Amino acid sequence: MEKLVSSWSTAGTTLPESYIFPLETRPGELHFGPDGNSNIPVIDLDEDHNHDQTSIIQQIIKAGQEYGIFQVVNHGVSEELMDETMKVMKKFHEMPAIDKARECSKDPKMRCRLYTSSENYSTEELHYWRDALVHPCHPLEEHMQFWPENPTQYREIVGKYTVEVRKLASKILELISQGLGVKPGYFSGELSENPIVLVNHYPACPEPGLALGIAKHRDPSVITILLQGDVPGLQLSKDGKWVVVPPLSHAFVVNIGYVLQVLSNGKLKGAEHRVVTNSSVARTTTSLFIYPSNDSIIKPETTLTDACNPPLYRAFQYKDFRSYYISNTADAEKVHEFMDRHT
Ligand SMILES: O=C(O)CCC(=O)C(=O)O
Ligand SMILES: [Fe+2]
Repeated sequence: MEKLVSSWSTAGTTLPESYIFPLETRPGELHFGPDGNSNIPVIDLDEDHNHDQTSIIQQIIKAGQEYGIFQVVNHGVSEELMDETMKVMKKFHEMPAIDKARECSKDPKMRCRLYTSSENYSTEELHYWRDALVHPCHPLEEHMQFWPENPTQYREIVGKYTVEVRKLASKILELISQGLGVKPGYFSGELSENPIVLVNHYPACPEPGLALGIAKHRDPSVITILLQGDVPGLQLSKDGKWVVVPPLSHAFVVNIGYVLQVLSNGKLKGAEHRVVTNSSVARTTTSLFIYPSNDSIIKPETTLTDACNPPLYRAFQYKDFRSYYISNTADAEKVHEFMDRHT
């Protein structure tokens, strides 16, 4: 396997050329709103705090239309479980490279795996300052046997975490289905059958102004639930400018993905985001992607289209979209060529 960034980088390393991005894509200037922050909505999911369910639904739909990303608080996942998950995931990435490789080599189908930079390391011109562990999480009994056994509590803690975060994702998707006016349970079943956990690790970087943790992209999911911990690094592209998604203690970041964009016929939009690094501290985050089953057909929900609102996207099989997305390195223009309905 390619060498993990965490196995060779140290505070004094000079940045290898293959990690230096051209001026246009390097992290540049950041922009803030008039009150000094990025104004990304923070939604309180507790009905007792937030009037009633209708108001929560309206806030989610508005955030999905205007930003494609929002944060949620009072979401029902225990803070202790979030802290323990973050701790065990950090511990995993702190292990020697040889131990991490051993812990990730048990899955004959290689769905639990460790990689560095991106899924396209061998073909990409430039590399990203990131190591990643990825594995499916549902059904738990089927996949957990291939997860790392070290750190010793990894399976137990991450198992509990994925159950709780999947419940949260279902709750948010149920609110979205009400907001869109589609039938209850619309997103359960095959549209959310294949949830995947990604544990990102961005070591401290000697030249954060020249490197990227992840290039700009929209997620290929229905939605993504991200725990970003307390180190900033996630940025959203808003009106042509990069703004910070501020770490909020014990909040989750919710990203709308391309699949929901297509299903909602563009009513909700995927958020374009990227990750930058910093020179002082490593950053560990975890995304839980809600993916459809490979065979499901993705197309605008028919009840959301009519003569005045024609379908903007074509129907496609999810697995075709996914492999196209990966081999075209998430390039937004190419992805649109794939999904847009050409009349
Ligand atoms: O690490 C982060 O803050 C975001 C990660 C991300 O965008 C992803 O995993 O798709
Ligand atoms: Fe992402």
